Order: sequence, then C-alpha cells, then structure tokens
Amino acid sequence: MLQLDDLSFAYGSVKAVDQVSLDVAEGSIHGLIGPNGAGKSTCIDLISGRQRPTSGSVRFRERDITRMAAPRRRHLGIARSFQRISVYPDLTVADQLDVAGRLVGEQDVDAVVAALALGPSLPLTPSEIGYGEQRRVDIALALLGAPDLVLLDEPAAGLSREESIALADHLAGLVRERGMTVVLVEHHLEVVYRVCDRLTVLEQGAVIADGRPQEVRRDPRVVEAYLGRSAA
Ligand SMILES: Nc1ncnc2c1ncn2[C@@H]1O[C@H](COP(=O)(O)OP(=O)(O)OP(=O)(O)O)[C@@H](O)[C@H]1O
Repeated sequence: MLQLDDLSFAYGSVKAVDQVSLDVAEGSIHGLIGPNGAGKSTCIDLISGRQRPTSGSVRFRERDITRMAAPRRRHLGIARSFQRISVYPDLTVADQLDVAGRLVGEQDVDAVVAALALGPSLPLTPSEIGYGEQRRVDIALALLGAPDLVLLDEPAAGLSREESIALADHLAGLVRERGMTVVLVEHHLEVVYRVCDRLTVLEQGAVIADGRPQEVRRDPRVVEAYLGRSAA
C-alpha cells in the first residue's frame, strides 16, 4: 500500500534519513523502531508531507506522492497523530471530536469514542483530563474519517506500562475493525511486539533490519544497535 524507495533527507549535514526503502502492506500495523535520532519521526514527516525528501520516492497505492502537499495526502487517506490536542483548549473533548469529525466526514464518532474508551472524557476540556486520556484523544483525532493509512508517532509516549498496553489493545482492535493500515513509531517494545505485524529498524537514518517481529528481535545487528538493553 505504501512504498518508500531509496528515500533520503538531510538537515544540513545530518543525514536524518539515508536511502530508506520499505513496503507497508495493506491492513498491517507496521512498526518503525530504532534508537533516539534514528530518523523515525523524519520518515513520518516524509510520508505525511510535512517534509520533502532530498532524493527517493514515496508511493501510496501505486501513486507517486513524493511532492504532494500534506493536505492533499490527508484527502487521499493518509492521517497522522500530532501529539497535541489543545488546539482549542476551551472546547470539550466531545466538541473537539465533533468539529474534527465534520471536517473529515466521519459518520460514526461514537465508534471511535467507544474503541478508545473516551466516554468519560467527553464533557471535559483537555486540561481536565489525564495524560493517558489526552493521548487517546490525539489518536482519536487521527482516526476520524477512517483514513486508509494512519501514522502514529509515539502514541504511548509518557504513559505507564499498563496504560501503554491498554492503549495498544484499543488501537489494534479499532484498526482491525475498520480495516486501516498503521505505521507506528514507538519506543515501548512490549507494545511494538504486541501489536505489530512487521517491523523496520532504523539506525542513523538507514534500515538495518526488516521483517516479522520475532525475526527482527533476534537479529544480531538489531540486538547490538538497539534492543540489547531490553531484549534479554
Ligand atoms: N529540526 C531539525 N533540525 C536539525 N536536525 C534535526 C531536526 N530534527 C531532527 N534532526 C536530526 O535528524 C536525525 C533524525 O531525527 P528524528 O527525530 O527523525 O529521529 P527519531 O528516530 O524520530 O528520534 P527520537 O526517537 O529521539 O524521536 C537526528 O540526528 C536529529 O538530531
């Protein structure tokens, strides 16, 4: 469904993404992992259209979208989470979802609310809900309109282990139910192994491993580069 082909991007002399090629299969949850500074967020920016690559291409459903502006990509069905929900700090969660849902033609906001267990948060404003709920609202906003491809950049950042696992399960259930495809950047490896069908591992901008989670976690390069600390 999504192909990155020899994709590169540099911030000045820093090669943030270095000839990355990967293939995201329709209906899968595809994890993008790697140590800090490996280039994961920059990849998400290149897929969502926030940045343009210096070379290489991005194809979505066989269409070259490398130079396409971000709003057009959203229209095509590529959505991303933003890690912030306080764009309208005075609006309740219900109103935020309602406004955003109308913009993208969501027919069933209730289903997203139920899947992410946001019912109790609906009458409250962002400052009145906990961090875990805020993260779930952020994800709900990305999922509205049933985009075909959802890019999630560290949805479990700052959450406890229990909260991360609960979030991952909610997310996986909703994604499967709606037939969406996900690219998931995530540091919590337990979450990654729990929900991802496939993993691509980046180190210093380059792909060092790609495959099923059980294969990747045993790959010596991955263990050495990144997982050694927590793979045991
Ligand atoms: N705005 C920027 N200006 C200059 N260099 C940047 C900028 N953003 C990222 N970089 C550099 O690009 C490289 C890749 O960063 P990126 O944020 O994509 O990595 P990451 O894998 O998402 O890291 P993390 O897990 O820490 O979020 C790093 O060396 C980083 O320092």
